[in-house]
Amino acid sequence: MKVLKFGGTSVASAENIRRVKEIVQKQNEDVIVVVSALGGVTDLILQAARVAASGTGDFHPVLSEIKNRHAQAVAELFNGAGPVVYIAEELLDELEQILTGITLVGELTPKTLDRIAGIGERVSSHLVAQFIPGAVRKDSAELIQTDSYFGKARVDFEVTNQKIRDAFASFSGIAVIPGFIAKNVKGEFTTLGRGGSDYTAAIMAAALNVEALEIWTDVDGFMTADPRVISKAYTIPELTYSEAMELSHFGAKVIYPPTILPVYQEGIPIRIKNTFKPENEGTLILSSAQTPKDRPIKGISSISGITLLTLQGIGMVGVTGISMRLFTALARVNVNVILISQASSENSISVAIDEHAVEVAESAIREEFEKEIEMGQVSKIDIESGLSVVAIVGENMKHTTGIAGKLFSTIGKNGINVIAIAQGASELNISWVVKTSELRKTLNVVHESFFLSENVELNVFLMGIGTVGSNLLQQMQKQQKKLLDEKHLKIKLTGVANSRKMAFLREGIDMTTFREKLENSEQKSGLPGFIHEMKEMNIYNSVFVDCTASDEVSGYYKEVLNANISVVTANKVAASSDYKNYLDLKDVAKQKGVKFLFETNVGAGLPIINTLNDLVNSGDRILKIEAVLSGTLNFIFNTISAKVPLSKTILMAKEQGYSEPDPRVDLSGLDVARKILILARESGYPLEMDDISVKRFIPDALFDGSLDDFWENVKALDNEFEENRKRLEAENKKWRFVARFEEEKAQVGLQEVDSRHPFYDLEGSNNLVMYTTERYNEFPMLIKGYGAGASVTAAGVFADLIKVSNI
Ligand SMILES: NC(=O)C1=CN([C@@H]2O[C@H](COP(=O)(O)OP(=O)(O)OC[C@H]3O[C@@H](n4cnc5c(N)ncnc54)[C@H](OP(=O)(O)O)[C@@H]3O)[C@@H](O)[C@H]2O)C=CC1
Ligand SMILES: N[C@@H](CC=O)C(=O)O
Repeated sequence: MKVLKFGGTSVASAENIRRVKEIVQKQNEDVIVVVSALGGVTDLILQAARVAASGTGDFHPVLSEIKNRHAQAVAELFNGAGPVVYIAEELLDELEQILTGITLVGELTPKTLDRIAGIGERVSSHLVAQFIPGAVRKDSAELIQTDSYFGKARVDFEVTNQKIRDAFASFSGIAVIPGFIAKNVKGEFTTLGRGGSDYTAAIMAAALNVEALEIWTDVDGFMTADPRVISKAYTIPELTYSEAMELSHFGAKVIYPPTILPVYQEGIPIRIKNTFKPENEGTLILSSAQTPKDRPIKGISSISGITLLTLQGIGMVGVTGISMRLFTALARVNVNVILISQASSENSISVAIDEHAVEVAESAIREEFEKEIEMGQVSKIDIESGLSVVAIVGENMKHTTGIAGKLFSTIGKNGINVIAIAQGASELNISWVVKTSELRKTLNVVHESFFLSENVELNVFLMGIGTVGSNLLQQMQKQQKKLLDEKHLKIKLTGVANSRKMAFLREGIDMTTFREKLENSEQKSGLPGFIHEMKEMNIYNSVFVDCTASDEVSGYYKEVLNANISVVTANKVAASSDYKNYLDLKDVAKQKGVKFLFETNVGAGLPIINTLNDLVNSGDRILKIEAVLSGTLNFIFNTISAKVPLSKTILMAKEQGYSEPDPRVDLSGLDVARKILILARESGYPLEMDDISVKRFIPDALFDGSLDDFWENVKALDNEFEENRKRLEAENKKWRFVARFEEEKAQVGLQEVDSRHPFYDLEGSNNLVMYTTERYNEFPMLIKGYGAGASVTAAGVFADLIKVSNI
């Protein structure tokens, strides 16, 4: 024999009751079907009762709604005819009479409330019993005997078990019984409290020692986390009774915890099934459940609307009985304590309680500790609201080291502050308190780290979709699937902006249609707005990617890093800003456990900074750097000819994506000065921009005025450059714009090199860096290749991005 319990949603309508019938008829054994009231009906009854008792309103509209709900079900299931019509009418008339009585006396006692609260179950059990051919209805109120603690009556198991066993002694077939209701010894109706129908089912199952209890509901069972928050949450196949109890206690509303007790004592398995997807396996709850070895955590639960109440004072240290008095005071006023945390110094005790109970709890504590407060032994009662308790649950945690370490380091790295922690010695759960505003992020981070560790998610907020930014998106889009399949890295574009518009999408913006998304966005671009939105979205593993050349954007890095968001940037402004800012950014990133990466600041996608870091970190010392670091200038000097004048080469460099958005930054030597400054700093020398000597090869006057003026005026240099070029050609020399760093001094400037010089043959927009170090001394280390251009730069940014994920 089995007991099947169907909740309110499972019997909410005629259509759903048909599903119930199908499920019941598919059983190959005797079944007891326990039903709740039609979904929402119990709440309506309670609402009508409150309206009636208040004496200020009319309960009839609510009653009509209750009657209509049932009339509709009866009409659809029985064509509005048959004995069930009269039974339902009779029970609902009874409800009306009692509501009228409540209105007349203007009072609603718990006893009266219990008299009517279960009418929904009484009606629904008749409907279901009549609708399933061959089913008989039995009345649980006549089987379950309780005390007279109306609202949450306690079961007299001795009497109850006997009555149930007698009633089912020679039973076979299908029995339908109402959940939630019982009677006291005087024959008065009582109810079993919240989740009472689950409890009815468990009582029946335990009394008859059935083979299994099935709880049919509207979810697929216990999930690894709340699926409304974690889209990737999945059903947990098996749980132990204790794990199920813990998950339920911390907010998983799949089963009412006391339900578990009677069946747990008898070792009867509970299966949670979805009425609407009966083909799914659901969750099986039993004494010892299977847990994959690499998954010591079974699930994550959370409860919001929590307030943390902290009793604090040095007078509490070493004094016995403080905790006892605190908890007794709270128990006296019926306040349920959800989590307790006490430091070993005994200087404070914190309790997490429902936020609605704060006032009553605080005054009970003040009353209890009145004397200590007066004498200053208890200095204060601290109240912190807007909190949530989160718990990870799993029996196998106690056999596994490092869970807490992994948990709190993941949470910390994502900038989530843990306010209080509790872990019982049973190690069945670790629970902690966070701000509710951080709850979603907390759940995501923890779920990702314990359940989906094979997939790391990276949430990209991209500023700048010009030459480099748009190429980066193309590469990400192309590589997305491969990274997911082979590296388990899921890259999402969660925010994007140019100088005019910005757009955000938590689930990820389609990288092929991001331009349309941006054009259609109603959000005007703005740095403070972008950063605010990014912080508000509060997504774990977020990266801010700067593909602009803007100093305004780079001015926000510190704020971004401080929000535990990594920064990946192609923009050279920050790393070449004043030394203190450069150091600060590195320090903040380190402190916050996030990354600040700018490999593309020098040599685009070439591994110039990473190599330097490796050399320095492994104990080498940089003695000299000689380099060609401007793709634009090298391209210009390799392209200029009798047919292609200087002004044309500059335009070509811009068109081919080598130059800065404003090419004067390249031509003035500023871009190269920034690069050698960054390399000097990464080598460990605290240089400032003023320490770099820059020798310009273009008259200063060309850098004044607008960009349009520049394009117009630069043509005037063409003849002079052509003259010089001819001379150079005759001497078999080439122009190279060279950066040099040695003995803590750096300079950049134009050089004429002959064919013996290593820079002579440097083609196109290539860069070349020579590191002379203590180890690479006689023969310096050379790094050479494309030093500018959309695809190589985007690839460098992409590589930095991937580094953030630590895959
Ligand atoms: N090109 C290369 O080879 C290399 C470039 N870099 C660096 O990459 C960066 C980008 O260069 P590139 O792609 O060529 O530049 P582009 O001019 O092509 O693109 C710049 C992008 O930034 C956006 N933008 C500018 N200011 C802001 C702002 N305040 N807020 C939001 N968006 C803004 C622009 O928007 P809008 O279009 O609306 O103006 C545009 O989308 C530069 O810092 C450059 O130094 C680094 C290494 C190599
Ligand atoms: N404008 C730069 C691009 C790379 O940093 C260059 O030309 O080198």
